[in-house]
Amino acid sequence: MIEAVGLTKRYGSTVAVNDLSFSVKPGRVTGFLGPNGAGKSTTMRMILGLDRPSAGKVLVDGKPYQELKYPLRHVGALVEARWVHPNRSAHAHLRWLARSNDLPRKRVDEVLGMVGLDKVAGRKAGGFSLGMSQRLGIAAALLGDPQVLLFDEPVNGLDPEGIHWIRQFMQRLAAEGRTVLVSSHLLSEMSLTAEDLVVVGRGELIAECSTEEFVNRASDSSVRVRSPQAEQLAGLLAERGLAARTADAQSLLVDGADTEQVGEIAAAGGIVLHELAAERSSLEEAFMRLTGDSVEYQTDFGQPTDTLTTAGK
Ligand SMILES: Nc1ncnc2c1ncn2[C@@H]1O[C@H](COP(=O)(O)OP(=O)(O)OP(=O)(O)O)[C@@H](O)[C@H]1O
Repeated sequence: MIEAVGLTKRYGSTVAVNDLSFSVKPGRVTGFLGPNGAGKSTTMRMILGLDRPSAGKVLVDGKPYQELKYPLRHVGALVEARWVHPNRSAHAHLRWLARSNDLPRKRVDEVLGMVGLDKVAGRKAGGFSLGMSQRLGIAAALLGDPQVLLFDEPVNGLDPEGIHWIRQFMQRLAAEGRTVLVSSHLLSEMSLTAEDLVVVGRGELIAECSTEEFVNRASDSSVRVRSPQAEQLAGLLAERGLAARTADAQSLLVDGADTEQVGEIAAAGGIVLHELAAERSSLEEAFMRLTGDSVEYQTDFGQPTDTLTTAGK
């Protein structure tokens, strides 16, 4: 279990993380989703005790990282895969880690087997592909058999096979009852990997909900309608609680509506239509809209947005 309460990190005048509160439950993969610069790495560093919060706190199994007696037995992390000494073998690297953390040596062979590196354990890590380095990083994270695991953008740069392997492996760890938090800037990737999401934008919490809920919201379709009476139609739509954006002089985009609704409202108002079509923005576009605009709005006006703020549910 990971719990953040009012977590804040400032670097000079930059607010990297702003009053972030969320919890990550065991037994499932939780995606930590946000565009580049949203504060994901900073938050992960604070979970791992590598950075101190300016305010608030984050707890792993009920304690701040610094208070865990044997941290590696509580939390393991894959943050930067290629930090292994290039001339050291995978086995030697893990032996060194196990020794310096008071962990039994036999655990080294166990974790090498778990990630499928047992056959190449004697090879120098400097010659490993990115996929193999990732596996070694995961083996290191698992050495202390921790209940909490963090993965920072683990699929970046991997080939499809490597991506598939990591996804499955994270799901297996969660199925064993562990808490798995994985960061990504891609909603499409998270929709395939994570059951729950913590979504951040510019350091602030945007949503804490199931992936299904967020994807449904993000992939909301809109309707494009073209009419010589566009302005009049926008008024009629507004009376029915439907917001229309102006696309050009004669076209409107109506969010959260279907073509039947818009067509019927137009017909009832005697409005001539020249075009009526459903539009679906890509998942990533919609996600950028949710994370970008809503946070800007929050910052500028200091009020919650009307986007998916199921935070703190
Ligand atoms: N050590 C630091 N000093 C100054 N500013 C920092 C530092 N670390 C992060 N920041 C700033 O804090 C903000 C959040 O960065 P962070 O790396 O946590 O975001 P992120 O969501 O992990 O993005 P990315 O995926 O690009 O790493 C950014 O504006 C970044 O420039």
